[in-house]
Amino acid sequence: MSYEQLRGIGWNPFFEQQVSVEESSNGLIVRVSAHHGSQILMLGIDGEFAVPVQLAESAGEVAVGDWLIVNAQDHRAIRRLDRQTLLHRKAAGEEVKAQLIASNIDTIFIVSSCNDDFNLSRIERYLALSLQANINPVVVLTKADLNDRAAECRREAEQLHPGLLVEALDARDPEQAEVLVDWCGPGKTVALLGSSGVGKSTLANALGVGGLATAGIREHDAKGRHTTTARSLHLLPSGGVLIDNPGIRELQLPACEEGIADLFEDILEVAQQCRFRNCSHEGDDGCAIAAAVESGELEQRRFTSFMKLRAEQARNSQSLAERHQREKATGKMYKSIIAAKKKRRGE
Ligand SMILES: Nc1nc2c(ncn2[C@@H]2O[C@H](COP(=O)(O)OP(=O)(O)OP(=O)(O)O)[C@@H](O)[C@H]2O)c(=O)[nH]1
Ligand SMILES: [Zn+2]
Repeated sequence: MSYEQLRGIGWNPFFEQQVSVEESSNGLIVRVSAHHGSQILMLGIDGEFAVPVQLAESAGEVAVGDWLIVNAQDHRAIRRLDRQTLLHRKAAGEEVKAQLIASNIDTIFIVSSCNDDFNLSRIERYLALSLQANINPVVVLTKADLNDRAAECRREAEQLHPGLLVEALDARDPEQAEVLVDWCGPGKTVALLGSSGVGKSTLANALGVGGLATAGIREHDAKGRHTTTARSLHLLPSGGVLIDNPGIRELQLPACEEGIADLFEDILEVAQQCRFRNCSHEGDDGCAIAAAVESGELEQRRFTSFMKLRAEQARNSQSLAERHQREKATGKMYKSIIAAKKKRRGE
């Protein structure tokens, strides 16, 4: 098998130096392109195939983006190559086991539109996340065509991190997306992070990925039905690979703790008058919010919306809290790195 061909699915010297001649001539080298619980998709130079999870994980848990050496006959995993990078999060609940999201991503495009929802602290959160995972961040400001503030947004974003690369563009225009092509060549793997609606799918299309959500291979399931299995790993015409899956999209949780506090400041103020500090505002004795709704001081619709958002927030809070903590730590590390750099430069 030729390593040169593997470069088209993200292979690089970091992986090559891990494999012996004997290993590569006896086994197949493949990349995990989707994880569907019971089935794992593997991509090799001869195409993509599905393998039952028990076989695929016989050498340990796998993540989308992993490189495996598998048995050429039954595709049983013999060994997983060391990962260059890994995105993971701790699973919610009691479980301490980390949830693997994707591995071996070289560059994260932090996508933000430079119109109304241009938000430096959100970009900063993604930046911290990328740096933490040792992945190269590049900020892509979309919708530059809709805003004459694009240049200004770009300058502001550039200031978030020394040497940070920021591109502003119309994501619908493949020609403009060519500024990103350096990160998307053979041997390279990229991912898109950003809130809903900023233009990630649009950008993926401009980079040459057709029908993000629908790409996949057709196969027969156990009952003989045709199913289409979505893959998370997409080949780019520029020679690189784009990883996109729900796990990565879920990393896009908007910062809502502060948002809710901002949005519902009036309600939170009334809540301070509730008799019990831990009032659930759901029929508790002495609930000031119930009283305010009753008297018409507080609109029922707003109250319902507040409760809904708050419940949603609570469901996410564990992972958010953890992330905040991690990001804080990264921020600190990041500050001390900058301070050290400044010191060296004598600033
Ligand atoms: N004018 C203009 N419109 C854009 C640009 N980028 C995206 N859009 C539009 O913005 C809308 C949302 O873009 P999507 O690509 O679906 O956003 P997304 O980030 O993939 O959103 P999710 O799938 O919800 O995560 C679409 O109608 C796009 O056509 C841009 O650079 N300029
Ligand atoms: Zn109350």
